Amino acid sequence: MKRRILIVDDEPRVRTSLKMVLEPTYEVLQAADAQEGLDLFRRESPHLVLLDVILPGMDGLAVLEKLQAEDRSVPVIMLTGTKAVKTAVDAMKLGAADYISKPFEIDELRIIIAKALENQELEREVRYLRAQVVHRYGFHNLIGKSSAMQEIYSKIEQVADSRTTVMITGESGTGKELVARALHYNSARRDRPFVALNCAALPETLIESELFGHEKGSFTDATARRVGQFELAHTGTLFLDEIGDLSPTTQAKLLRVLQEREFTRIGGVQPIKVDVRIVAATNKSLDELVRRGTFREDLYYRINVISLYLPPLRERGEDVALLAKHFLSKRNEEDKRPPQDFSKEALELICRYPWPGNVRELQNVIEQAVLWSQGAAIMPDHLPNSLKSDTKSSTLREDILSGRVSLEKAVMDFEKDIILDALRRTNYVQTHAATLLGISRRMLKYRMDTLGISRPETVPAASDPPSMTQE
Ligand SMILES: Nc1ncnc2c1ncn2[C@@H]1O[C@H](COP(=O)(O)OP(=O)(O)OP(=O)(O)O)[C@@H](O)[C@H]1O
Repeated sequence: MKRRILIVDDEPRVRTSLKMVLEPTYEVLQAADAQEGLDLFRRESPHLVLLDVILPGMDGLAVLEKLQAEDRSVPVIMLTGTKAVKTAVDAMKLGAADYISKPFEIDELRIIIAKALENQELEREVRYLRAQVVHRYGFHNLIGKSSAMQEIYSKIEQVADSRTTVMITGESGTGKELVARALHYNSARRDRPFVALNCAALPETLIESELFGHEKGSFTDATARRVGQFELAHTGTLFLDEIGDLSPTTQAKLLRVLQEREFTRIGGVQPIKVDVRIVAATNKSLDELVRRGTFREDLYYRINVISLYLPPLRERGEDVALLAKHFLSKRNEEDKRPPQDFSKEALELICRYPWPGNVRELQNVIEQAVLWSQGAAIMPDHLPNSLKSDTKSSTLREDILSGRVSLEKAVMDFEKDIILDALRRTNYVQTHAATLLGISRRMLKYRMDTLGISRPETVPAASDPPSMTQE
Protein backbone atom coordinates (compact mmCIF):
# COMPACT_ATOMS: atom_id res chain seq x y z
CA MET A 1 0.00 0.00 0.00
CA LYS A 2 1.31 3.43 -0.94
CA ARG A 3 1.69 5.95 1.88
CA ARG A 4 -0.42 9.08 1.63
CA ILE A 5 1.17 12.53 1.56
CA LEU A 6 -0.90 15.66 1.99
CA ILE A 7 0.39 18.83 0.30
CA VAL A 8 -0.97 22.09 1.69
CA ASP A 9 0.17 24.98 -0.52
CA ASP A 10 -1.76 27.83 -2.14
CA GLU A 11 0.41 27.91 -5.29
CA PRO A 12 -1.05 25.51 -7.90
CA ARG A 13 2.30 25.34 -9.68
CA VAL A 14 4.08 24.06 -6.57
CA ARG A 15 1.35 21.49 -5.87
CA THR A 16 1.40 20.17 -9.42
CA SER A 17 5.14 19.81 -9.59
CA LEU A 18 5.31 18.16 -6.18
CA LYS A 19 2.56 15.77 -7.18
CA MET A 20 4.45 14.81 -10.33
CA VAL A 21 7.62 14.12 -8.44
CA LEU A 22 6.05 12.20 -5.57
CA GLU A 23 3.26 10.28 -7.26
CA PRO A 24 5.22 7.28 -8.44
CA THR A 25 6.11 6.44 -4.83
CA TYR A 26 3.27 7.96 -2.78
CA GLU A 27 -0.41 8.67 -2.99
CA VAL A 28 -0.74 12.45 -3.10
CA LEU A 29 -3.55 14.58 -1.64
CA GLN A 30 -3.71 18.32 -2.28
CA ALA A 31 -5.18 21.27 -0.41
CA ALA A 32 -5.02 24.91 -1.53
CA ASP A 33 -5.69 26.49 1.87
CA ALA A 34 -5.53 25.83 5.59
CA GLN A 35 -9.15 24.80 6.06
CA GLU A 36 -9.12 22.35 3.18
CA GLY A 37 -5.84 20.97 4.52
CA LEU A 38 -7.27 20.41 7.99
CA ASP A 39 -10.39 18.76 6.55
CA LEU A 40 -8.35 16.39 4.40
CA PHE A 41 -6.05 15.64 7.33
CA ARG A 42 -9.00 14.58 9.47
CA ARG A 43 -10.77 12.66 6.71
CA GLU A 44 -7.91 10.89 4.93
CA SER A 45 -5.40 10.35 7.78
CA PRO A 46 -2.29 10.98 5.67
CA HIS A 47 1.06 9.51 6.74
CA LEU A 48 2.90 12.81 6.22
CA VAL A 49 2.12 16.48 5.51
CA LEU A 50 4.06 19.00 3.37
CA LEU A 51 2.94 22.37 4.68
CA ASP A 52 3.65 25.81 3.25
CA VAL A 53 4.42 28.44 5.90
CA ILE A 54 2.57 31.21 4.10
CA LEU A 55 -1.07 30.42 3.43
CA PRO A 56 -4.06 32.63 2.79
CA GLY A 57 -6.33 32.99 5.80
CA MET A 58 -4.18 31.17 8.35
CA ASP A 59 -0.47 31.23 9.03
CA GLY A 60 1.29 27.90 8.37
CA LEU A 61 2.59 27.75 11.95
CA ALA A 62 -0.97 28.02 13.28
CA VAL A 63 -1.98 25.18 10.95
CA LEU A 64 0.96 23.18 12.23
CA GLU A 65 -0.27 23.65 15.80
CA LYS A 66 -3.72 22.44 14.85
CA LEU A 67 -2.32 19.38 13.08
CA GLN A 68 -0.19 18.59 16.14
CA ALA A 69 -3.22 18.86 18.36
CA GLU A 70 -5.08 16.39 16.11
CA ASP A 71 -2.33 13.80 15.82
CA ARG A 72 1.25 14.31 16.91
CA SER A 73 2.47 11.14 15.31
CA VAL A 74 2.04 12.40 11.73
CA PRO A 75 5.26 14.14 10.60
CA VAL A 76 4.86 17.62 9.13
CA ILE A 77 7.56 19.04 6.83
CA MET A 78 7.44 22.81 6.42
CA LEU A 79 7.99 24.41 3.01
CA THR A 80 9.54 27.81 3.59
CA GLY A 81 9.29 30.36 0.78
CA THR A 82 12.54 32.18 1.37
CA LYS A 83 15.48 31.16 3.48
CA ALA A 84 13.45 32.14 6.52
CA VAL A 85 15.54 30.48 9.19
CA LYS A 86 13.61 32.04 12.06
CA THR A 87 10.28 30.62 10.85
CA ALA A 88 11.88 27.25 10.29
CA VAL A 89 13.28 27.24 13.83
CA ASP A 90 9.88 28.24 15.24
CA ALA A 91 8.26 25.44 13.27
CA MET A 92 10.73 22.88 14.61
CA LYS A 93 10.05 24.10 18.15
CA LEU A 94 6.36 23.57 17.56
CA GLY A 95 7.01 19.98 16.56
CA ALA A 96 7.60 20.04 12.78
CA ALA A 97 9.61 16.99 11.68
CA ASP A 98 11.80 19.01 9.31
CA TYR A 99 11.77 21.93 6.83
CA ILE A 100 12.95 22.59 3.32
CA SER A 101 13.44 25.96 1.57
CA LYS A 102 11.93 26.63 -1.80
CA PRO A 103 13.28 26.24 -4.45
CA PHE A 104 14.57 22.82 -3.45
CA GLU A 105 16.31 19.90 -5.04
CA ILE A 106 13.95 17.02 -5.70
CA ASP A 107 16.38 14.48 -4.29
CA GLU A 108 16.76 16.48 -1.12
CA LEU A 109 12.99 16.50 -0.65
CA ARG A 110 12.80 12.76 -1.30
CA ILE A 111 15.43 12.10 1.37
CA ILE A 112 13.70 14.32 3.94
CA ILE A 113 10.36 12.61 3.34
CA ALA A 114 11.84 9.12 3.55
CA LYS A 115 13.68 9.99 6.78
CA ALA A 116 10.56 11.47 8.41
CA LEU A 117 8.48 8.42 7.50
CA GLU A 118 11.16 6.10 8.81
CA ASN A 119 11.28 7.98 12.14
CA GLN A 120 7.53 7.80 12.39
CA GLU A 121 7.67 4.05 11.84
CA LEU A 122 10.32 3.69 14.56
CA GLU A 123 8.29 5.75 17.00
CA ARG A 124 5.25 3.57 16.35
CA GLU A 125 7.33 0.49 16.96
CA VAL A 126 8.67 1.88 20.24
CA ARG A 127 5.14 2.72 21.38
CA TYR A 128 3.97 -0.78 20.48
CA LEU A 129 6.89 -2.42 22.27
CA ARG A 130 6.35 -0.23 25.32
CA ALA A 131 2.73 -1.30 25.49
CA GLN A 132 3.84 -4.92 25.17
CA VAL A 133 6.34 -4.48 28.01
CA VAL A 134 3.68 -2.97 30.23
CA HIS A 135 1.47 -5.93 29.49
CA ARG A 136 4.22 -8.40 30.17
CA TYR A 137 5.66 -6.63 33.23
CA GLY A 138 2.49 -5.31 34.69
CA PHE A 139 -1.10 -6.08 35.36
CA HIS A 140 -3.64 -3.47 36.33
CA ASN A 141 -1.26 -1.10 38.19
CA LEU A 142 0.77 -4.02 39.50
CA ILE A 143 4.34 -3.93 38.30
CA GLY A 144 6.70 -6.90 38.39
CA LYS A 145 8.30 -9.33 36.00
CA SER A 146 9.43 -11.93 38.54
CA SER A 147 7.93 -15.37 38.17
CA ALA A 148 6.12 -14.82 41.50
CA MET A 149 4.34 -11.79 40.07
CA GLN A 150 3.61 -13.52 36.76
CA GLU A 151 1.93 -16.24 38.76
CA ILE A 152 -0.11 -13.66 40.68
CA TYR A 153 -1.29 -12.08 37.39
CA SER A 154 -2.47 -15.37 35.99
CA LYS A 155 -4.20 -16.33 39.25
CA ILE A 156 -5.98 -12.96 39.31
CA GLU A 157 -7.15 -13.58 35.73
CA GLN A 158 -8.38 -17.05 36.63
CA VAL A 159 -10.32 -16.16 39.78
CA ALA A 160 -11.34 -12.52 39.26
CA ASP A 161 -14.67 -13.32 37.73
CA SER A 162 -15.92 -15.84 40.27
CA ARG A 163 -17.72 -14.86 43.44
CA THR A 164 -15.36 -16.95 45.55
CA THR A 165 -13.72 -15.40 48.56
CA VAL A 166 -10.01 -14.75 48.14
CA MET A 167 -7.44 -14.58 50.88
CA ILE A 168 -4.30 -12.53 50.16
CA THR A 169 -1.30 -13.03 52.42
CA GLY A 170 2.10 -11.38 52.54
CA GLU A 171 4.19 -8.97 54.59
CA SER A 172 3.13 -5.38 55.03
CA GLY A 173 3.67 -3.25 51.92
CA THR A 174 3.86 -6.14 49.46
CA GLY A 175 0.85 -4.92 47.49
CA LYS A 176 -2.08 -6.87 48.94
CA GLU A 177 -4.56 -4.05 48.54
CA LEU A 178 -3.42 -3.50 44.96
CA VAL A 179 -4.06 -7.18 44.23
CA ALA A 180 -7.51 -6.90 45.83
CA ARG A 181 -8.27 -3.97 43.52
CA ALA A 182 -6.97 -5.86 40.50
CA LEU A 183 -9.33 -8.72 41.37
CA HIS A 184 -12.26 -6.33 41.57
CA TYR A 185 -11.45 -4.38 38.41
CA ASN A 186 -11.00 -7.56 36.41
CA SER A 187 -14.31 -9.01 37.52
CA ALA A 188 -17.82 -8.43 36.22
CA ARG A 189 -18.28 -6.26 39.32
CA ARG A 190 -15.81 -3.64 38.05
CA ASP A 191 -18.51 -0.98 37.68
CA ARG A 192 -19.85 -1.64 41.16
CA PRO A 193 -18.31 -0.37 44.42
CA PHE A 194 -14.95 -1.48 45.79
CA VAL A 195 -15.00 -0.84 49.54
CA ALA A 196 -11.87 -1.27 51.67
CA LEU A 197 -11.88 -1.59 55.44
CA ASN A 198 -8.82 -1.94 57.64
CA CYS A 199 -9.95 -4.15 60.51
CA ALA A 200 -6.89 -3.30 62.62
CA ALA A 201 -7.38 0.45 62.43
CA LEU A 202 -10.59 0.58 64.48
CA PRO A 203 -11.40 -0.35 68.08
CA GLU A 204 -13.67 -3.35 68.54
CA THR A 205 -16.65 -1.21 69.53
CA LEU A 206 -16.55 0.67 66.22
CA ILE A 207 -15.69 -2.12 63.84
CA GLU A 208 -19.10 -3.79 63.98
CA SER A 209 -20.93 -0.55 63.37
CA GLU A 210 -18.48 0.13 60.54
CA LEU A 211 -19.15 -3.28 58.98
CA PHE A 212 -22.89 -3.65 59.52
CA GLY A 213 -24.10 -0.10 60.21
CA HIS A 214 -26.44 0.86 63.04
CA GLU A 215 -29.90 2.19 63.70
CA LYS A 216 -30.43 5.55 65.36
CA GLY A 217 -30.25 5.27 69.16
CA SER A 218 -28.77 1.76 69.16
CA PHE A 219 -25.91 3.03 71.38
CA THR A 220 -24.96 6.31 73.00
CA ASP A 221 -23.18 7.83 70.01
CA ALA A 222 -25.64 6.54 67.44
CA THR A 223 -27.39 9.83 66.80
CA ALA A 224 -28.47 8.85 63.30
CA ARG A 225 -28.88 5.72 61.22
CA ARG A 226 -25.64 4.65 59.58
CA VAL A 227 -25.19 2.37 56.60
CA GLY A 228 -22.30 -0.08 57.04
CA GLN A 229 -19.59 -1.14 54.60
CA PHE A 230 -21.43 -4.37 53.75
CA GLU A 231 -24.37 -2.41 52.44
CA LEU A 232 -22.13 0.10 50.66
CA ALA A 233 -20.34 -2.76 48.91
CA HIS A 234 -23.60 -4.37 47.75
CA THR A 235 -23.10 -5.96 44.27
CA GLY A 236 -19.41 -5.05 44.52
CA THR A 237 -16.35 -6.14 46.49
CA LEU A 238 -15.56 -5.68 50.16
CA PHE A 239 -11.85 -5.76 50.97
CA LEU A 240 -11.19 -6.64 54.60
CA ASP A 241 -7.57 -5.79 55.36
CA GLU A 242 -5.82 -7.22 58.46
CA ILE A 243 -8.64 -9.69 58.99
CA GLY A 244 -6.56 -11.53 61.60
CA ASP A 245 -7.19 -8.61 63.95
CA LEU A 246 -10.97 -9.11 64.20
CA SER A 247 -12.30 -9.91 67.67
CA PRO A 248 -14.03 -13.27 68.30
CA THR A 249 -17.50 -11.64 68.40
CA THR A 250 -16.99 -9.83 65.10
CA GLN A 251 -15.58 -13.03 63.58
CA ALA A 252 -18.79 -14.85 64.56
CA LYS A 253 -20.94 -12.13 62.97
CA LEU A 254 -18.85 -12.08 59.82
CA LEU A 255 -19.16 -15.85 59.50
CA ARG A 256 -22.95 -15.55 59.73
CA VAL A 257 -23.06 -12.98 56.91
CA LEU A 258 -20.87 -15.16 54.73
CA GLN A 259 -23.09 -18.17 55.33
CA GLU A 260 -26.50 -16.53 55.11
CA ARG A 261 -25.68 -13.53 52.92
CA GLU A 262 -27.76 -11.33 55.14
CA PHE A 263 -27.30 -9.37 58.35
CA THR A 264 -29.02 -6.81 60.52
CA ARG A 265 -27.75 -3.37 61.44
CA ILE A 266 -26.77 -2.93 65.10
CA GLY A 267 -29.96 -2.19 67.00
CA GLY A 268 -32.03 -3.21 63.99
CA VAL A 269 -34.44 -6.10 63.45
CA GLN A 270 -34.86 -6.11 59.70
CA PRO A 271 -32.51 -8.57 57.94
CA ILE A 272 -30.74 -7.00 54.97
CA LYS A 273 -29.75 -9.17 52.00
CA VAL A 274 -26.41 -8.43 50.38
CA ASP A 275 -24.48 -9.69 47.41
CA VAL A 276 -20.86 -8.93 48.25
CA ARG A 277 -17.65 -10.55 47.16
CA ILE A 278 -15.18 -10.72 50.02
CA VAL A 279 -11.46 -10.34 49.50
CA ALA A 280 -9.51 -10.54 52.75
CA ALA A 281 -5.88 -9.89 53.55
CA THR A 282 -3.50 -10.42 56.41
CA ASN A 283 0.19 -10.06 57.13
CA LYS A 284 -0.09 -12.49 60.03
CA SER A 285 -0.12 -16.26 59.76
CA LEU A 286 -3.81 -17.18 60.02
CA ASP A 287 -2.79 -20.86 60.42
CA GLU A 288 -0.91 -19.87 63.54
CA LEU A 289 -3.83 -17.77 64.84
CA VAL A 290 -6.15 -20.72 64.31
CA ARG A 291 -3.73 -23.01 66.18
CA ARG A 292 -3.61 -20.53 69.05
CA GLY A 293 -7.40 -20.33 69.05
CA THR A 294 -7.62 -16.59 68.36
CA PHE A 295 -9.06 -17.04 64.86
CA ARG A 296 -12.12 -19.23 64.22
CA GLU A 297 -11.33 -22.29 62.19
CA ASP A 298 -14.74 -22.30 60.46
CA LEU A 299 -14.28 -18.67 59.37
CA TYR A 300 -10.75 -19.49 58.22
CA TYR A 301 -12.06 -22.18 55.87
CA ARG A 302 -14.87 -19.92 54.61
CA ILE A 303 -12.44 -17.20 53.70
CA ASN A 304 -9.46 -19.17 52.60
CA VAL A 305 -11.14 -20.72 49.54
CA ILE A 306 -8.52 -19.32 47.19
CA SER A 307 -5.31 -17.95 48.57
CA LEU A 308 -2.75 -15.69 46.95
CA TYR A 309 0.65 -15.26 48.57
CA LEU A 310 2.70 -12.14 47.79
CA PRO A 311 6.38 -12.83 48.51
CA PRO A 312 8.43 -10.06 50.13
CA LEU A 313 10.31 -7.76 47.75
CA ARG A 314 13.72 -9.16 48.84
CA GLU A 315 12.66 -12.48 47.30
CA ARG A 316 11.81 -10.95 43.92
CA GLY A 317 14.96 -9.02 43.19
CA GLU A 318 14.23 -8.68 39.46
CA ASP A 319 11.29 -6.44 40.30
CA VAL A 320 13.22 -3.88 42.34
CA ALA A 321 14.79 -1.85 39.50
CA LEU A 322 11.59 -2.09 37.48
CA LEU A 323 9.49 -0.79 40.38
CA ALA A 324 12.02 1.95 41.18
CA LYS A 325 11.92 3.18 37.56
CA HIS A 326 8.15 2.92 37.56
CA PHE A 327 7.78 5.06 40.70
CA LEU A 328 10.30 7.57 39.37
CA SER A 329 8.55 8.11 36.06
CA LYS A 330 5.13 8.11 37.74
CA ARG A 331 6.24 10.88 40.13
CA ASN A 332 7.78 12.88 37.26
CA GLU A 333 4.61 12.54 35.22
CA GLU A 334 2.41 13.55 38.13
CA ASP A 335 4.57 16.60 38.84
CA LYS A 336 4.78 17.35 35.09
CA ARG A 337 8.60 17.31 35.26
CA PRO A 338 10.93 16.10 32.55
CA PRO A 339 11.86 12.41 32.93
CA GLN A 340 14.73 11.61 35.31
CA ASP A 341 17.04 8.67 35.56
CA PHE A 342 19.07 6.88 38.23
CA SER A 343 22.85 7.00 38.29
CA LYS A 344 24.43 3.56 38.03
CA GLU A 345 25.61 3.72 41.67
CA ALA A 346 22.21 4.77 43.01
CA LEU A 347 20.47 1.95 41.16
CA GLU A 348 23.01 -0.52 42.53
CA LEU A 349 22.30 0.61 46.09
CA ILE A 350 18.57 0.29 45.49
CA CYS A 351 18.95 -3.21 44.07
CA ARG A 352 21.19 -4.37 46.92
CA TYR A 353 19.01 -3.20 49.81
CA PRO A 354 16.71 -5.86 51.33
CA TRP A 355 13.61 -3.58 51.59
CA PRO A 356 12.12 -4.73 54.91
CA GLY A 357 9.16 -2.38 54.31
CA ASN A 358 8.68 -3.90 50.84
CA VAL A 359 7.20 -1.98 47.91
CA ARG A 360 5.77 0.74 50.15
CA GLU A 361 9.24 1.55 51.50
CA LEU A 362 10.71 1.56 47.99
CA GLN A 363 8.01 3.92 46.79
CA ASN A 364 8.63 6.32 49.71
CA VAL A 365 12.39 6.30 49.14
CA ILE A 366 12.00 7.14 45.45
CA GLU A 367 9.53 9.93 46.17
CA GLN A 368 11.94 11.47 48.69
CA ALA A 369 14.87 11.08 46.29
CA VAL A 370 12.91 13.00 43.64
CA LEU A 371 12.53 15.87 46.09
CA TRP A 372 16.23 15.89 47.02
CA SER A 373 17.50 15.58 43.47
CA GLN A 374 15.60 18.60 42.12
CA GLY A 375 15.38 17.27 38.61
CA ALA A 376 18.96 15.96 38.24
CA ALA A 377 19.71 12.24 37.96
CA ILE A 378 19.15 10.35 41.24
CA MET A 379 22.55 9.90 42.95
CA PRO A 380 23.51 7.92 46.09
CA ASP A 381 23.42 11.21 48.03
CA HIS A 382 19.70 11.48 47.39
CA LEU A 383 19.05 8.12 49.03
CA PRO A 384 18.63 7.54 52.77
CA ASN A 385 21.62 6.36 54.79
CA SER A 386 19.97 3.05 55.59
CA LEU A 387 20.53 1.98 51.97
CA LYS A 388 24.19 2.92 52.09
CA SER A 389 25.11 1.63 55.54
CA ASP A 390 23.52 -1.68 54.77
CA THR A 391 25.65 -2.08 51.67
CA LYS A 392 28.73 -0.87 53.50
CA SER A 393 28.24 -3.27 56.37
CA SER A 394 27.50 -6.23 54.13
CA THR A 395 30.60 -5.51 52.02
CA LEU A 396 32.64 -5.20 55.20
CA ARG A 397 31.21 -8.46 56.53
CA GLU A 398 32.28 -10.15 53.30
CA ASP A 399 35.76 -8.61 53.60
CA ILE A 400 36.16 -9.90 57.16
CA LEU A 401 34.85 -13.37 56.44
CA SER A 402 37.06 -13.76 53.39
CA GLY A 403 40.12 -12.59 55.37
CA ARG A 404 40.70 -9.39 53.38
CA VAL A 405 40.27 -7.30 56.55
CA SER A 406 40.95 -8.34 60.15
CA LEU A 407 38.10 -8.14 62.64
CA GLU A 408 40.24 -5.96 64.89
CA LYS A 409 40.90 -3.44 62.13
CA ALA A 410 37.23 -3.39 61.11
CA VAL A 411 36.15 -2.66 64.70
CA MET A 412 38.75 0.10 65.03
CA ASP A 413 37.64 1.68 61.75
CA PHE A 414 34.05 1.55 62.89
CA GLU A 415 34.89 3.22 66.21
CA LYS A 416 36.98 5.85 64.47
CA ASP A 417 34.16 6.62 62.08
CA ILE A 418 31.67 7.16 64.88
CA ILE A 419 34.02 9.25 67.01
CA LEU A 420 34.86 11.45 64.01
CA ASP A 421 31.17 11.85 63.26
CA ALA A 422 30.47 12.94 66.86
CA LEU A 423 33.41 15.37 66.80
CA ARG A 424 32.31 16.90 63.50
CA ARG A 425 28.77 17.31 64.72
CA THR A 426 29.97 19.15 67.83
CA ASN A 427 32.59 21.21 66.02
CA TYR A 428 35.34 19.31 67.88
CA VAL A 429 34.11 20.35 71.31
CA GLN A 430 35.23 17.18 73.05
CA THR A 431 32.96 17.57 76.08
CA HIS A 432 29.93 17.70 73.81
CA ALA A 433 31.16 14.89 71.58
CA ALA A 434 31.73 12.73 74.67
CA THR A 435 28.17 13.42 75.84
CA LEU A 436 26.84 12.44 72.40
CA LEU A 437 28.78 9.20 72.56
CA GLY A 438 27.79 8.51 76.15
CA ILE A 439 31.38 8.26 77.38
CA SER A 440 33.57 10.44 79.62
CA ARG A 441 35.72 13.15 78.10
CA ARG A 442 38.83 11.42 79.42
CA MET A 443 37.79 8.19 77.71
CA LEU A 444 37.15 10.09 74.48
CA LYS A 445 40.60 11.66 74.65
CA TYR A 446 42.18 8.26 75.28
CA ARG A 447 40.36 6.66 72.32
CA MET A 448 41.26 9.59 70.07
CA ASP A 449 44.95 9.14 70.95
CA THR A 450 44.79 5.38 70.39
CA LEU A 451 43.02 5.74 67.06
CA GLY A 452 45.17 8.63 65.92
CA ILE A 453 42.39 11.22 65.75
CA SER A 454 43.30 14.85 66.19
CA ARG A 455 41.59 18.13 65.61
CA PRO A 456 42.13 19.37 62.04
CA GLU A 457 43.98 22.67 61.76
CA THR A 458 41.01 24.26 60.06
CA VAL A 459 39.00 24.01 63.30
CA PRO A 460 39.92 26.73 65.84
CA ALA A 461 41.57 25.36 68.99
CA ALA A 462 39.50 27.54 71.31
CA SER A 463 36.41 25.57 70.54
CA ASP A 464 36.72 23.25 73.56
CA PRO A 465 35.73 24.85 76.88
CA PRO A 466 38.11 24.46 79.81
CA SER A 467 37.70 21.04 81.34
CA MET A 468 35.65 21.38 84.47
CA THR A 469 33.10 18.68 83.76
CA GLN A 470 32.75 16.01 86.36
CA GLU A 471 34.04 12.84 84.85
N1 LIG B 1 3.61 -4.68 42.41
C1 LIG B 1 3.39 -3.38 42.62
N2 LIG B 1 3.42 -2.51 41.62
C2 LIG B 1 3.22 -1.19 41.83
N3 LIG B 1 2.99 -0.66 43.03
C3 LIG B 1 2.93 -1.47 44.09
C4 LIG B 1 3.13 -2.88 43.93
N4 LIG B 1 3.02 -3.45 45.15
C5 LIG B 1 2.76 -2.45 46.02
N5 LIG B 1 2.71 -1.27 45.39
C6 LIG B 1 2.49 0.05 46.03
O1 LIG B 1 3.07 -0.02 47.34
C7 LIG B 1 2.22 0.56 48.31
C8 LIG B 1 1.81 -0.49 49.33
O2 LIG B 1 0.95 -1.45 48.71
P1 LIG B 1 -0.37 -2.05 49.44
O3 LIG B 1 -1.05 -1.00 50.29
O4 LIG B 1 -1.19 -2.71 48.41
O5 LIG B 1 0.36 -3.09 50.39
P2 LIG B 1 -0.29 -4.04 51.49
O6 LIG B 1 0.38 -5.35 51.35
O7 LIG B 1 -1.80 -3.99 51.39
O8 LIG B 1 0.20 -3.33 52.82
P3 LIG B 1 -0.41 -3.48 54.33
O9 LIG B 1 -0.31 -4.93 54.69
O10 LIG B 1 0.53 -2.63 55.14
O11 LIG B 1 -1.80 -2.96 54.28
C9 LIG B 1 1.04 1.14 47.56
O12 LIG B 1 1.28 2.50 47.29
C10 LIG B 1 1.01 0.36 46.27
O13 LIG B 1 0.46 1.13 45.23
